[in-house]
Amino acid sequence: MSVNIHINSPNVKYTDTHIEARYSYQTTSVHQEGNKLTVTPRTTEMTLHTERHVPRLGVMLVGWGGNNGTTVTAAVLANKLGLTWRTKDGEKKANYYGSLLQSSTVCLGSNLEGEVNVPFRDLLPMVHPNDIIFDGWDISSMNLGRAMERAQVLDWPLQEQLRPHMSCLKPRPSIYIPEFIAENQESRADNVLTGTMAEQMEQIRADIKDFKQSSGVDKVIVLWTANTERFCDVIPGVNDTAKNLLAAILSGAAEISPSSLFAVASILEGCAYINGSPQNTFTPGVVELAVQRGVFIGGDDFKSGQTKIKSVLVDFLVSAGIKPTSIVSYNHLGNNDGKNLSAPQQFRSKEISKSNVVDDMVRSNPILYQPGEKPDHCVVIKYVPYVGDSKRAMDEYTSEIMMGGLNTIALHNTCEDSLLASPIILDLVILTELCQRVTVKPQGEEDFQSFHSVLSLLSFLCKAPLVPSGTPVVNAFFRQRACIENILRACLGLPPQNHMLLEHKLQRNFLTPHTTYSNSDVATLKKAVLPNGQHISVPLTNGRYDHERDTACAM
Ligand SMILES: NC(=O)c1ccc[n+]([C@@H]2O[C@H](COP(=O)([O-])OP(=O)(O)OC[C@H]3O[C@@H](n4cnc5c(N)ncnc54)[C@H](O)[C@@H]3O)[C@@H](O)[C@H]2O)c1
Ligand SMILES: O=P([O-])([O-])O[C@@H]1[C@@H](O)[C@H](O)[C@@H](O)[C@H](O)[C@@H]1O
Repeated sequence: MSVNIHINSPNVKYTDTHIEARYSYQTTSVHQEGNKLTVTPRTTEMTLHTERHVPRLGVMLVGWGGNNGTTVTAAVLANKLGLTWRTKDGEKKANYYGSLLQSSTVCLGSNLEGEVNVPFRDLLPMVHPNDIIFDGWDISSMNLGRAMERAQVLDWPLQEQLRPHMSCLKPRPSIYIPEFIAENQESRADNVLTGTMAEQMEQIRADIKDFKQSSGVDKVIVLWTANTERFCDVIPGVNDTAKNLLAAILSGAAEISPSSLFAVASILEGCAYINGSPQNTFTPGVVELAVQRGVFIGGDDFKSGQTKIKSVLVDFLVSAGIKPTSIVSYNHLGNNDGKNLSAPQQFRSKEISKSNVVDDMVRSNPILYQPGEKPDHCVVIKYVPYVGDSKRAMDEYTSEIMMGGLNTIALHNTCEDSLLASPIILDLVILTELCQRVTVKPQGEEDFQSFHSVLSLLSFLCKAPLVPSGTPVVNAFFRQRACIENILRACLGLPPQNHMLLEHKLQRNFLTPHTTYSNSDVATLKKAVLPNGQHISVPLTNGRYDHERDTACAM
């Protein structure tokens, strides 16, 4: 189901190359003196331009031979080929469930029958996942056909159909610095680059150029879905500024991780770089380099399952005036990610990204929480080889309710971790590519500007959202989703979705004057029967709804 949206507004112009939208951005500033708050609504007129041409997109995955890398590649191929396969539960068909853009909808507005909900992806011109070309690197030389089998994620009958298409895909040799990932990963590392740190980083740049040239794609986005690294220290003179970082790479300084080297290579090639893992790839030097070069970076750590639910459940509890006081999140899994996370330093990276997700919601309610007060929050991850990619997550949320009452919610959640992460990888790269085609000119400014290099719009898809320095971190699921929806609506000159439905809450249902009904609308209206059994008489003048006559009728 796809729809073709045309905005009927004097504020929106379609040229051959752009959608040009005039938009009134409304905010509210609050000045506090003691317990007196002075609230001032503000409107900033702005123009948003969105390029209409959708480019051919290449995505280079670091860790391409892993569970996520093979699964997302297989899923795109299966959808592109329209594959179906038999299982004990019957026939299955390739789909993109779990993707915000491909499998969720937004309410565009309403017609006579009510709300009109359209696929998220139809709001603006954007890359279709079927058209993405994949390439990438892995420290394991296994081709993607065998790596898909090693991952044990997809049904065998599907793997058999995909294997001819996957076996010809071979990960490029990668940068491997053993101390950054678990020692238990060493047995996989038979596909690694040699040479100095600078030579290896230059090889990654050469790989990106080679892929772009050989595949014919218009643009490349690089995404890290390799193993979780330990955090690296931020060292003045090494990775604290862009200049120091580039010099440190030339000198082969320690404390520069493979993921940071990939980020630098991508940025120098003008390619957006996204971090799907929890480590601090984006040291201040990497961020500064991205800003200097006007290249997007985003992350950290795909928000796929247990944490995604947490960002909904805690938002529900706190927004309902209920006080979570203890959150325990346990999970075990048996894939290679779980094996890598069984090492303390790698687990610590994941524990950090999984633990900070409630902070914004807790801070939003000083009725429930004193300054600095937080729920007890415990994260446990265990490696149990037998369960493979099928992660078992068990959560217990204990909350205080009225008059000393307690409420305990226990959850059990089993799913293939990689089938949760794969659609998120697609949303990350497609949203990033779309944002590369959007520019904004606030009133009073001469030039259009793009989004900040730190693409915080991706927060919805990440456990530990990377945001521009000094800006708020939002983890609450529906606020993050609304942010994406309303920015895309702004590119169409449409107001934010406010869910007020005021037209249905007053004594008389008002409709904006000059509503033009199509013949089918009028036919629908005439068929409609009121509660008193009468038909609606629609006052039309020249086929257009006549508000004035209708008001007269209602008197
Ligand atoms: N639901 C999820 O699967 C999920 C959710 C959030 C985050 N993540 C993160 O995504 C990453 C990948 O998860 P996965 O399940 O695919 O793990 P995986 O272990 O199956 O895949 C990781 C791949 O990276 C490769 N690798 C390791 N170091 C590398 C390097 N320096 N260069 C290139 N390749 C390298 C490994 O050989 C392996 O093939 C992990 O960091 C994980 O924490 C996964
Ligand atoms: O996204 P989420 O389900 O909260 O977190 C997941 C963890 O629970 C899991 O142990 C880990 O292997 C995955 O990489 C992912 O990070």
